[in-house]
Amino acid sequence: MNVLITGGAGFIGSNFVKYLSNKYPHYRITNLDALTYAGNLENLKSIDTLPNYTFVKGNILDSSLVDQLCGQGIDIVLNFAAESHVDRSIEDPQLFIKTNVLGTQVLLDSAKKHNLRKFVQISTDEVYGSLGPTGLFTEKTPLAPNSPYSASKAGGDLLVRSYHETFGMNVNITRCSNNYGPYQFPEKLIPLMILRTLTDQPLPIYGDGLNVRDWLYVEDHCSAIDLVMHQGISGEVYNIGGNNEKTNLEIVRSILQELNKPESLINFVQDRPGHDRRYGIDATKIRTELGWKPKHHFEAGIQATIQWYLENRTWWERIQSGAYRQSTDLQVGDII
Ligand SMILES: Cc1cn([C@H]2C[C@H](O)[C@@H](COP(=O)(O)OP(=O)(O)O[C@H]3O[C@H](C)C(=O)[C@H](O)[C@H]3O)O2)c(=O)[nH]c1=O
Repeated sequence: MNVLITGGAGFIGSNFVKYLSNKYPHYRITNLDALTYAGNLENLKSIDTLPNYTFVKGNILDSSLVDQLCGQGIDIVLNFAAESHVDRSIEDPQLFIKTNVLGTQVLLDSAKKHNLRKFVQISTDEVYGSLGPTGLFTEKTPLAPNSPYSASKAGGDLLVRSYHETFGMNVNITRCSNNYGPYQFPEKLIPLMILRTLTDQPLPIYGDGLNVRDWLYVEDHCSAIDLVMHQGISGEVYNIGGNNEKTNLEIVRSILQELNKPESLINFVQDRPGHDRRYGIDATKIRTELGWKPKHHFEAGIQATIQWYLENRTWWERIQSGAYRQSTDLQVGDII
């Protein structure tokens, strides 16, 4: 199997590249990543010398590069590449449209041209919008995105669907709830709060802190994608979620407790515009049809995550200082 993974230097992508290369050492993996602020080769150090693994620096919007890669015997594309931070999408929506919509279209066109066996779009539950106090998102929930980020992901998903309906392409879309775990960029709630707690900085909680997210340990997301890429039925969407809903306040309190720090660090700040109140995933379809089951309970997962950030403080320091990036000094199209 010859796999092209886009965005494989980011948080979920890099965890998945390592998961796949450990589980299927005979697969050939090409990782195409633009190395924006959120992607870093530091995340892949443990596998970067493996003979079946190749890194290519480049953007999914670069159609000639994408075409060159897809033309080299790729069987399957997994599209993890995305601008993913809601707050940034409020500042700069266009960047999100370019990467998440146009970038997806570039990949789809190339996959179609080279008649690839499969295309898997890694998406998000945010495309469904926001829930009230009850109910869950199923695969049949209408798309109702509320932020430029989620609208751009919904746009990408609809393009993927259209290439299945129009051109008969073998596609799957996965929609996962909030992930946490090692290597997550500290702009997202959990790593941001861990690192700020460790340095006794105030913890900014938007609004009343009662917004609810359904948290899943990143490795469980990887195992779900593994099943979908191998067994997903063409044209199907699969929701992925841990059935583990927590308010943001609960999350922050559990981090404070774990690190023995006072609640006085909590700092309520102005709410995020368009802030979705609650996400909750119904993952019955992937559980019953593909036999997926998450392995990590939240309590163990959050402890492992905090431990990882404690032991890898220098990971963040090196990324912030740009040390690792400068030492690699890659140009677009460079292959290592
Ligand atoms: C960064 C930050 C966040 N928050 C709140 C806002 C949300 O209610 C919650 C999680 O925020 P975060 O930005 O980490 O994640 P979401 O906006 O839920 O979106 C995330 O999960 C989905 C599935 C994706 O698809 C996104 O790519 C991913 O970023 O914490 C705060 O209260 N303070 C903060 O400083």
